[in-house]
Amino acid sequence: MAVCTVYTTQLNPTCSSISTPSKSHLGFHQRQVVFYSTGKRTNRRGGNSSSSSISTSSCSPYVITCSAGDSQTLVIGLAADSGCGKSTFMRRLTSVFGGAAEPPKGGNPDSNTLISDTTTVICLDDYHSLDRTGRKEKGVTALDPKANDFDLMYEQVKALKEGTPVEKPIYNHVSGLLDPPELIKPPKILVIEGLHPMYDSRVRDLLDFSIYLDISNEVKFAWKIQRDMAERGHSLESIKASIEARKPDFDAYIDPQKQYADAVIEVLPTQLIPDDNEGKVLRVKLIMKEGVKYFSPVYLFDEGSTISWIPCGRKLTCSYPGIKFAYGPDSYFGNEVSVLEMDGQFDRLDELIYVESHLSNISTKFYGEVTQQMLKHSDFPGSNNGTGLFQTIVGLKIRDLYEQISASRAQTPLEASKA
Ligand SMILES: Nc1ncnc2c1ncn2[C@@H]1O[C@H](COP(=O)(O)OP(=O)(O)OP(=O)(O)O)[C@@H](O)[C@H]1O
Ligand SMILES: O=C(CO)[C@H](O)[C@H](O)COP(=O)(O)O
Repeated sequence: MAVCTVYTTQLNPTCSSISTPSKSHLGFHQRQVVFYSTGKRTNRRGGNSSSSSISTSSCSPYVITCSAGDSQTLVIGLAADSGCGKSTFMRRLTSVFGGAAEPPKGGNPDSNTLISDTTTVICLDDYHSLDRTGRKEKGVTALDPKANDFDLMYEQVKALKEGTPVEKPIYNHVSGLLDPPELIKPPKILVIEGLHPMYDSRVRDLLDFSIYLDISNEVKFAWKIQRDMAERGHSLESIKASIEARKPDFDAYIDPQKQYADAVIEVLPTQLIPDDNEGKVLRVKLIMKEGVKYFSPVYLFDEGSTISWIPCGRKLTCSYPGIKFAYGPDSYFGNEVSVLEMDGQFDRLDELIYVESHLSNISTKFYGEVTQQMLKHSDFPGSNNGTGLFQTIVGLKIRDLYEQISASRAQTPLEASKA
């Protein structure tokens, strides 16, 4: 995208405000302009240029530099099957940035989009090219790439990343129809969540960071039963049938995306209870790729060592079956990774601070921030186990990534101007 940066060491007293180039000059396209003036910086949408360097004649000494290919919108991909905790994760992530996430104001009440001050979360179901009837007629599931418009997904995610608003379609989960589109403006952080954020290589290449929620079949089944039977009145048989019907396409198109993820949260049955089939106590792994720019994997006690830790005792209350942590290096789809694992569940969330104090690289802004976030959302599913803990930590890592990238973008043109 064209980011236009105006530099000055001193605000020119003859200018009542910073003068911007005319819209026609810059080819008005809702692009971002970053202004630097006497230490203040403001972001504005409203100008764009393909030129590399222009001086404003009316208000020297401002120098405007527009760099194509630079970007202000950070794009995060979150992949998982339906009912695997994406919405819960999104609520934890937006909470880290502060402010509530809400559907677009005055828009379609069935919109899948969530907007907060910093973040816009769009659901990739909106790129279904076939509605419910269309899929039925063609005999394809929503997981099949044939039921999704990847060209449009790519064009729109690219446009948003480059600072251009888009008219995104809406897939209505209530009616099963494609509704009229909604306007999405470029946010600071765009999260694309759904079945296929890493499926199409063009979309994948737009991602600054990617996450895959890998819920094992046993756990997925337990969660589906809990939600669809208890909350939606589905029968056990129909839940089983729906999982079975989706499985071949899940294995073919969704699951392989985990090889591309920068972080994977893998949810497995516990190993603390022999032959457990209840799926209530969970063993959760946070698999973090090494060598990802602006992302330093979390570690327990000592970076790079292999650690096994049972924190139960004086400082952490644990009832049966207890809690076990593990950490160490590993390989995942041929990539070097660090893996942090937690098996079991917390009895008292306030005591999580004890565990937090033994974790490093968690990108907190103050001591106890992970515990504070977990306590704040103790009613969210997974708050007493590794799913909530690792989702919260990944949320903090994304904030850190955003801040590092923003800082590096703000610094680069300044350094260039000094050279
Ligand atoms: N960490 C968790 N621990 C236990 N249950 C969970 C957890 N995360 C999600 N669930 C269960 O799964 C259900 C779906 O969660 P959520 O709405 O976050 O998933 P989703 O991927 O956004 O679903 P969908 O795509 O169907 O909207 C929850 O209602 C809850 O029953
Ligand atoms: O896998 C899904 C992603 O959420 C949905 O099943 C898919 O979007 C189809 O929707 P519907 O259930 O409305 O037919």
